[in-house]
Amino acid sequence: MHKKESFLINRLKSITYAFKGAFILVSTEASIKVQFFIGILMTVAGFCFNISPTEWLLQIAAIGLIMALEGVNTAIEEIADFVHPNYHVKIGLIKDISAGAVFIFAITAIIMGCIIYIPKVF
Ligand SMILES: Nc1ncnc2c1ncn2[C@@H]1O[C@H](COP(=O)(O)OP(=O)(O)OP(=O)(O)O)[C@@H](O)[C@H]1O
Repeated sequence: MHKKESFLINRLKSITYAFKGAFILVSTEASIKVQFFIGILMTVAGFCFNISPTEWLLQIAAIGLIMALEGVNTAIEEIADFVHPNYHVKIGLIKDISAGAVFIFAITAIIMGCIIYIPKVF
């Protein structure tokens, strides 16, 4: 019988798989690369404008969330293409809804950025 691996080994394996997934996203997905670049720019801006610890927390949360959402969107697109590689109106709807969810948070993140930086710039 297959020996059951310890809880710790299983957790370590899961972290390795997740790390691999994150690397695939950052190195291959154009949308994630763009978000990653914007995240770096916003981090530089954070230092330049000396934002407060609370503003840092909100900014880091926004950068992390938008990249995570882009990752989930990519996974949904991959599943959609795998289960139905040909054109289908339902696949189009699924992809549009998934992209729409990312868009909603992108708008939220832009508003957060405006609230943090507009008073510092003007
Ligand atoms: N198989 C399909 N059937 C119907 N419509 C599709 C299909 N594939 C894509 N679409 C339509 O084209 C749009 C773009 O799909 P696509 O998979 O190219 O995503 P994308 O926005 O280019 O993603 P990314 O650039 O993040 O990889 C979808 O939102 C959907 O409206």
